[in-house]
Amino acid sequence: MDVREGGLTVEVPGARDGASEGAGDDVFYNPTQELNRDVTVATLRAYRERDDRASSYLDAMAASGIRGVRAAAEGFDVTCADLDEDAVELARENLARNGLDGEAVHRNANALMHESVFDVVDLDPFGTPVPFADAAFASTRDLVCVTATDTAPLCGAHQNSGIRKYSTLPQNTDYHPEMGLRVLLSAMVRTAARYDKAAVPVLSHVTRHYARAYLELDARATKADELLEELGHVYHCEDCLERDHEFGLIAHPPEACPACGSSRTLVAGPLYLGPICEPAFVESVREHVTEEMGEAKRARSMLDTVAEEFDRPTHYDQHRLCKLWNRSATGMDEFLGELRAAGYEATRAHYSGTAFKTDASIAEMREATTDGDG
Ligand SMILES: C[S@@+](CC[C@H](N)C(=O)[O-])C[C@H]1O[C@@H](n2cnc3c(N)ncnc32)[C@H](O)[C@@H]1O
Repeated sequence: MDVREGGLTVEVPGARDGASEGAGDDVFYNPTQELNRDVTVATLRAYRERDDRASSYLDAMAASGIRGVRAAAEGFDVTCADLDEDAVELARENLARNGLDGEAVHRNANALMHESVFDVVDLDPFGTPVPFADAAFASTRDLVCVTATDTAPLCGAHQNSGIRKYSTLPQNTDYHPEMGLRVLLSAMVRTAARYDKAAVPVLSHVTRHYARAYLELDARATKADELLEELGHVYHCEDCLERDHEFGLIAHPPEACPACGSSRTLVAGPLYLGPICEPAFVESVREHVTEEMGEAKRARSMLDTVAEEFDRPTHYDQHRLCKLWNRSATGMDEFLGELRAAGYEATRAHYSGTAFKTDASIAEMREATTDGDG
């Protein structure tokens, strides 16, 4: 079946609901990842403005080649790789039918990345990208784009799996999408550091059931060291939901929660606690979202929120807090306005419609805001 995305037409395996998640012999295609791909194209455009030398792009797990085709249409010198021969053939046909240059190769992405160097590498695997991260950071010059769909291990819901995959301790909290993102970024920053490179997140987001990060590489060991200083731990009170964080590789959990005295404190880390994006770059990505993109509206809205998000390692959920306080929720604008009027920083966070960031403590938030029932 043909699908149109970003003004291009590609053939993908036809399935009843339009998705073919690699089941059976079908080549993988997931229409719900269109937002991810639209943001990727806008990021490639913005990145090219920042670094006009970036020209080669590896779609390392290409499936139908839809990402590679879209990157080729932006003028990138594209290689689509996949382990599945049918996928490679489909990617080759999709490049050709759009009149685009580029090659499709039947290769294990790890072997290919060990042999060749690319300016931009895009990892879009089933589940975790960790098995591909070493080769990607070793072989990429400028930008590594990475998707992770294994949200349960990342956010601590499947904690042992998260520890095994990401070599860090995730915890299942009320800010689980951000926990997942910061576990992923921690693992990516530490992996790049093995090659004396800093992998600086210039844009990251969590949407639906995946985390996505764009990491700009700086091949100076001193920069890798500086980025490692952004790793640290989050301490989370299971009773009052108060949380604290501390930079550094050694954890110093408090004996009792300073806010409520509970001893039920979870420690998560080492997590990446630094900025998840470069706001000016995200604004530039937003400017490069264009009307032919099917998810333009959602992409702009998400990017606006990411760019404006107050830089703190964890977010809160208004509904969760109101439940804790036995209160009715108010509109988000009203709630955030009350926090700001009381002198605190407060912004929405892109993780959900009721997610927000602030520098107020939970007790301060309770004091500064009103019950929705008046
Ligand atoms: C999630 S799909 C990729 C989806 C695609 N990027 C898109 O946007 O529609 C993952 C793909 O990775 C391929 N794959 C799995 N292991 C691989 C490996 N070691 N090297 C290259 N491709 C691999 C699978 O055959 C599958 O086509």
